[in-house]
Amino acid sequence: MLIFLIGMMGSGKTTLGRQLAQHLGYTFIDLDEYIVQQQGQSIAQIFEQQGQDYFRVLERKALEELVEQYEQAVISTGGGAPCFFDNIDFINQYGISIFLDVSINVLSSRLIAQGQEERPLLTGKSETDLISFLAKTLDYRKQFYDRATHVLQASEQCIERMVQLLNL
Ligand SMILES: Nc1ncnc2c1ncn2[C@@H]1O[C@H](COP(=O)(O)OP(=O)(O)OP(=O)(O)O)[C@@H](O)[C@H]1O
Ligand SMILES: O=C(O)C1=C[C@@H](O)[C@@H](O)[C@H](O)C1
Ligand SMILES: [Mg+2]
Repeated sequence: MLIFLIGMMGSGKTTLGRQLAQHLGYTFIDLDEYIVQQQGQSIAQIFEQQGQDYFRVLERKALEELVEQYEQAVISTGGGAPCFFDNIDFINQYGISIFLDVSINVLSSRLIAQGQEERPLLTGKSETDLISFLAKTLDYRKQFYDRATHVLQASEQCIERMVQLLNL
C-alpha cells in the first residue's frame, strides 16, 4: 500500500510520515527531499532559479516515478503537491491519502519556531503576514485537501497517538 500524507506547510507531514513508515516497516519518502536529491538543488534554489511552475512539474514527475518504484511506502508530499494538475486524483488512484488538519495558529507557531529559510513561499514574512498568507492559502487549498481519503485532526495530537488512531 502507498500512503500519502498531505496538508499545509508545518502540518507535520515529514515528522509523522517518518514515524508512520517506521511503525509499519514501510519505506519513507519525503517528496521535497526526493526532488532536492534528484536536482542537486534546494527547494529554495529551484524556486529562485527555475520558478515555482517548474517546481510543480518536477513534483508531478516525482509522484509518477514513486508510484512506479514503490509498493509499500509512506510518502510525505510537499504542502502544495495535491493542489496542482490532477495530483490529488493521481494520489488517490495509487494509494490512500491522509490530510493532516492543523489550525492556522498552530501552523504559524511551528513555522516560526522552525525558521523559514527552506520554505521559499514564507521567506521574509512577519508573523501577521505569515498568518494571513496561511489563511488565504488554506482557503484555496482546502478543496483539494478535503478530497483526502482520511483526515487526522493533527493540531494537538502527539505523534504516537496519531499512529494509533490511524490503526494501520
Ligand atoms: N504532531 C506534532 N506535534 C508537535 N509538533 C509537531 C507535530 N508534527 C510536527 N511538528 C513540528 O512542526 C514542525 C513542522 O513539521 P514538518 O516539517 O513535519 O511539517 P511538514 O508538513 O513536513 O512541512 P512542509 O510542507 O513545509 O514540508 C517541525 O518543527 C515539527 O517538529
Ligand atoms: O506549500 C507549498 O506550496 C510548499 C511546501 C513545501 O513542502 C515545498 O514543497 C515548497 O516549499 C512549497
Ligand atoms: Mg515536509
